[in-house]
Amino acid sequence: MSATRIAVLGAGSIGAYVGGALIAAGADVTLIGRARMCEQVALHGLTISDMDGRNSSLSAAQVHCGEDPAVLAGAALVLVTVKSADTEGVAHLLAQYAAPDALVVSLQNGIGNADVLRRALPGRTVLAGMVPFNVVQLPGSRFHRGTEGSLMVEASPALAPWLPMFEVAGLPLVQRTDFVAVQWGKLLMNLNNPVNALSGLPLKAQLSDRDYRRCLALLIDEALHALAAAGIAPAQIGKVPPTRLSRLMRLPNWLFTRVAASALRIDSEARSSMWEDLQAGRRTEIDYLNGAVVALAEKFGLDAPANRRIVALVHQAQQGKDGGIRSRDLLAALHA
Ligand SMILES: NC(=O)C1=CN([C@@H]2O[C@H](COP(=O)(O)OP(=O)(O)OC[C@H]3O[C@@H](n4cnc5c(N)ncnc54)[C@H](OP(=O)(O)O)[C@@H]3O)[C@@H](O)[C@H]2O)C=CC1
Ligand SMILES: CC(C)(CO)C(=O)C(=O)O
Repeated sequence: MSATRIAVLGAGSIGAYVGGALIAAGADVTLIGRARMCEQVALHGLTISDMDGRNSSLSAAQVHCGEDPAVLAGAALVLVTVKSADTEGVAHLLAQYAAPDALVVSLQNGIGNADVLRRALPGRTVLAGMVPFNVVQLPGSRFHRGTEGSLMVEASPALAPWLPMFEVAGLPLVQRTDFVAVQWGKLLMNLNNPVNALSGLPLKAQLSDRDYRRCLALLIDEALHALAAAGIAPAQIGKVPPTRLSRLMRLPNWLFTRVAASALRIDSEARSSMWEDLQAGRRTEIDYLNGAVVALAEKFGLDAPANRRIVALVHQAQQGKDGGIRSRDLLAALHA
């Protein structure tokens, strides 16, 4: 397979994991990231690991990492892996530097990122993608995938040349024609991001607590209500159909552990990307996730009070207030 130049725009958890897997598969990849990230790579190389025993170590010499967006000019494929608030900014970089015929794929959460890119890049091929699995950044430049699932991308003939490389990298691209449904299906899973971030716990420990799961169930029910009003049927992303998610979350612990053992394989190290943002003192994606549910509900004359309240709680936590909320207190706050 001939090497082809791929740029990963936003080398963080997802960018380093996907980029690293592609490099390990023989692809010619450049990571575009912050100086602190590239310094770590220069020091330790890059290690990609997963819950199924994958452990690929790349030396610093194997990983091209830099801050200069001008390298976009040589890329035939650009994977956008910045957080949602940075999409507008990288869209301008793409307009300035990327080749007009480069394929741009957004591997981001939320429902509007590909549209932001499309607006800034008229006439270019921009596809929405979806990453179902979790990646956590660990010391020593190690990026660990802690949950399961396949990458999904909007179906397009432009993907054909890239499919074999992603297959070899262990990240087969599943093409979908129902991408709005896919994005909302993923967003239902992301409604747990603020619950996880505010709990301060790893995902597995947080989901083992019934009151945190009840919080998530409230958030999901409101989202399903708004989606029904909008006539959107969210796609099933994991092993549980969207309509059964909140019932599953409300089960008592003894039953949840049994049912979820097969439905939710989660590594004990896995945490949500929003937890990483709060820890790093960065702006979170709350407005693009639970905030999108509030906006959709309002558009159809509905209210989504639990989502509205958790958006406010995360805004407070971003100011350094109210980290580590106990499950009982969070449930009471969402019911208030
Ligand atoms: N982490 C996860 O497990 C998952 C994440 N996702 C989604 O994937 C997307 C990426 O998330 P994640 O990988 O966690 O994000 P990260 O914050 O780990 O990585 C993004 C990186 O891009 C950097 N960046 C921002 N703007 C630029 C720029 N102009 N040039 C170079 N680098 C830039 C950021 O730097 P800085 O911090 O300085 O802004 C950051 O280091 C999000 O939409 C997220 O919701 C989806 C599934 C799982
Ligand atoms: C995979 C998942 C749902 C993990 O919480 C995620 O998308 C995130 O952390 O942003």
